[in-house]
Amino acid sequence: MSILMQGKNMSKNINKKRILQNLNFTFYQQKTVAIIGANGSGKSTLLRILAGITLPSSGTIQRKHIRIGYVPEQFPPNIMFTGFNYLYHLGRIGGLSREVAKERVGQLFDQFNFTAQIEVIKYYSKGMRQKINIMQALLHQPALLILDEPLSGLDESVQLEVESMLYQLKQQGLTILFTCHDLPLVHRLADRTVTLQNGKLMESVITCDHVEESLVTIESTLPADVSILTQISAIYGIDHETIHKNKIQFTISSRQSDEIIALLIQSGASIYSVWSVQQKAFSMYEV
Ligand SMILES: Nc1ncnc2c1ncn2[C@@H]1O[C@H](COP(=O)(O)OP(=O)(O)OP(=O)(O)O)[C@@H](O)[C@H]1O
Repeated sequence: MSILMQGKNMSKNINKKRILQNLNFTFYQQKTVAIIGANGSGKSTLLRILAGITLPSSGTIQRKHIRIGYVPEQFPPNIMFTGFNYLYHLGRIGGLSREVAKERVGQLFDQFNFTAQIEVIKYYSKGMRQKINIMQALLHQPALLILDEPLSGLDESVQLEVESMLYQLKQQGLTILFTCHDLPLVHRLADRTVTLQNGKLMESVITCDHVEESLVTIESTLPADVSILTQISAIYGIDHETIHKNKIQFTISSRQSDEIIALLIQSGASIYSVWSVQQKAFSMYEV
């Protein structure tokens, strides 16, 4: 699993107020990470730093040289271009030839099931504007897509459409970072969830009244490459338990079990047993 971005002791002050405080994080390629937290906890500020739009006040952030697409929470409301022309011109400004820009916008329209409109964006519905917002971020085929509250203010049918598009993009191997207040969505889409609280970043496991979660316990030998244990802890926010010298155990969400078993085997561990733990819930987290 290759590292995409790493932050060390990263802080951000705005108007002398500390918004983010000594954050340390590692994000991996082809993983979908949800950043959750209360209103005003600094999620958008963090996303803007990750997208390279603003700089941290102190600390470092290292990222691979990749294209990043950014979907802001607020899309400009008064754009007087049609969706097609808007994306076409953004493509041209970004260096695409006329033909390639036209073709790329056509591809995105197909992918998003979007029919070209005569009206300008200003008169689009919120759902249509949000589709244009996401398409502009995908125009230059980024390796990382960052979305700030992608479902906010959309009606349920558009939410479902956007969620299914994000799911397809994830399946195609795109790395996705997003903020969201909708915990069931976070649960369905994210491989990993981190919480911003009091300016600090913490790993978390999502549960809520709407989400049925089952747990699985995996017992294995100690892997030959023990560094995988630190990686699993960083990615999934769980630590192993040592049963005895050469036997370890993880209790994790069932939807993560395949990935963790694969990682353990690749790192030279043998799996002794896997069993499900019924009727047990993760600790509640309230946004
Ligand atoms: N340009 C700015 N000027 C002054 N304060 C700002 C600015 N941008 C952000 N802040 C402050 O920083 C804090 C974090 O804001 P941010 O928008 O990052 O939080 P958030 O977690 O995304 O909130 P929400 O969930 O409401 O979108 C807030 O207290 C906000 O008022």
